[in-house]
Amino acid sequence: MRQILSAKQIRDAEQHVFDTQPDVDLMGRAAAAVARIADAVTPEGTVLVAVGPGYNGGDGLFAAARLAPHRPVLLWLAMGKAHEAGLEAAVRAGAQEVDAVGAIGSLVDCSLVIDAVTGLGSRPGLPAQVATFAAACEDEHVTVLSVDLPSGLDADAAEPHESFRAAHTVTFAAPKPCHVLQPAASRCGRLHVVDIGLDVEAGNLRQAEESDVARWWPVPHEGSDKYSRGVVTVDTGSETYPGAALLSCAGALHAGAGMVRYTGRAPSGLIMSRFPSVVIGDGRSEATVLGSGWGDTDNAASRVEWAKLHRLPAVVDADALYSLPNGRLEGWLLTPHAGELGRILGCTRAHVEAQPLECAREAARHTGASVLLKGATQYIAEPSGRVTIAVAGPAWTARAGSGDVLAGICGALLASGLPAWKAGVVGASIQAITATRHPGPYTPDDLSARMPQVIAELTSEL
Ligand SMILES: NC(=O)C1=CN([C@@H]2O[C@H](COP(=O)(O)OP(=O)(O)OC[C@H]3O[C@@H](n4cnc5c(N)ncnc54)[C@H](O)[C@@H]3O)[C@@H](O)[C@H]2O)[C@@H](O)CC1
Ligand SMILES: [K+]
Repeated sequence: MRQILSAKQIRDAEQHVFDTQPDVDLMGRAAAAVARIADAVTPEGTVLVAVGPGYNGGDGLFAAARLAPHRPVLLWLAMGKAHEAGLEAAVRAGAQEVDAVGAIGSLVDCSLVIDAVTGLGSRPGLPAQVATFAAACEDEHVTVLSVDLPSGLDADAAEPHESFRAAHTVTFAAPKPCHVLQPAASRCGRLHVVDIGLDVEAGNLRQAEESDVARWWPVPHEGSDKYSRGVVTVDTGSETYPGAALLSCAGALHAGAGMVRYTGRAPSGLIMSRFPSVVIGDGRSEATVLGSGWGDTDNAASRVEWAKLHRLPAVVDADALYSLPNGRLEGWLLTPHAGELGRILGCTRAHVEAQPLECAREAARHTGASVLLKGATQYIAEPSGRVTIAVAGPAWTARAGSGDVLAGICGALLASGLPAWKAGVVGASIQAITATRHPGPYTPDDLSARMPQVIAELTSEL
């Protein structure tokens, strides 16, 4: 699990080092890492360093001082001012200063631009002259290595603002929200996280990794039977949308449910013709999946209430999200996309997309359920306020039906005994990992059929 830290958490950790180990040269360590990665990304050719007025610029200048002895280095002081000791070191090592016109003019001959304009102290957006330079880097297709974060981003936020578009970003101690939240993350390129000796504490935002999914996967053991592995009751689909029933059953079966019972309104013959192991009708079960493909139904509230009365942990998807029963929904997992979450919270989809963490947290706090907010980045918020980001996957899964499969996967995991937040994290992650290992326009049911092989590979890698 990777901790994602806010700018404040990093600054506090830095301050702790300054207070307790005043001799430690954090900037020297950061600059050494920047120079090493610059050489690894482009081993030769001219490096142009765009330098801002603060410590981020200082990192760039001390990196320039390390690079200048073995390759041409140009410096552009993008805002006039620069870290004095850093500038002195870079110039002493042979770096040449250029002005704004010279910086843009030299781009055709540069193999790398190091963006050291602003970092943690960045106010969103760029001054006009820097924005022009950042756009010129994109037009000339110059490789950009950003120090800490692409200048112009807000370290703690998902918005892309006006910012550099980096091919590589080197950051220190831990990723910040802008490195993992879309669309800002797409401006960071490949992320290199470098340990510079900061002691950072776990916060309430983290990102799951493949190894977590492997570790948490409910692998059956010799004493397992269909009941101990978990029976999931699937109440999805309708006469209008029978496909949703097939998709959520596919998700539950391919995620390894001990048994799938189907109680929805889609024709049972259709379910049986595709999945003969599904049992039609009600009975003992450990979890339920509700809502995918219900469409407009006049009994949504009573079908959701049924799960509450039976104390059955539920995955609540799609139309069922608008019929949540009163009271705390402990152990439940809600799986809205941004539009659905907006409707639940009484705000717009755009607001949810701009503030995904806050909105997912608010819904979890308000309902007592865990909330899996689906989208390009998938967030699982717990009522405590802790948010885990699922393993990221390719955009191939962004198509109709993926959510129905995901609800089924999460239902199987919930039935196996995973707590709701973990079922959400593992479910969203396994779908992403499968899509990464099988890239291409697979239909959601085809992709779900490839999941068992990926689960076997993952869990055997332990
Ligand atoms: N404190 C330390 O010793 C360390 C700091 N580190 C580096 O220091 C950075 C943080 O340094 P700072 O706190 O000096 O902050 P920054 O260097 O990110 O930027 C601060 C300066 O940029 C200006 N600025 C910010 N956004 C602007 C905008 N949109 N338009 C115009 N001017 C803008 C501010 O007014 C301020 O003068 C980190 O990102 C990291 O790169 C690393 O060297 C590790 C150690
Ligand atoms: K930067």
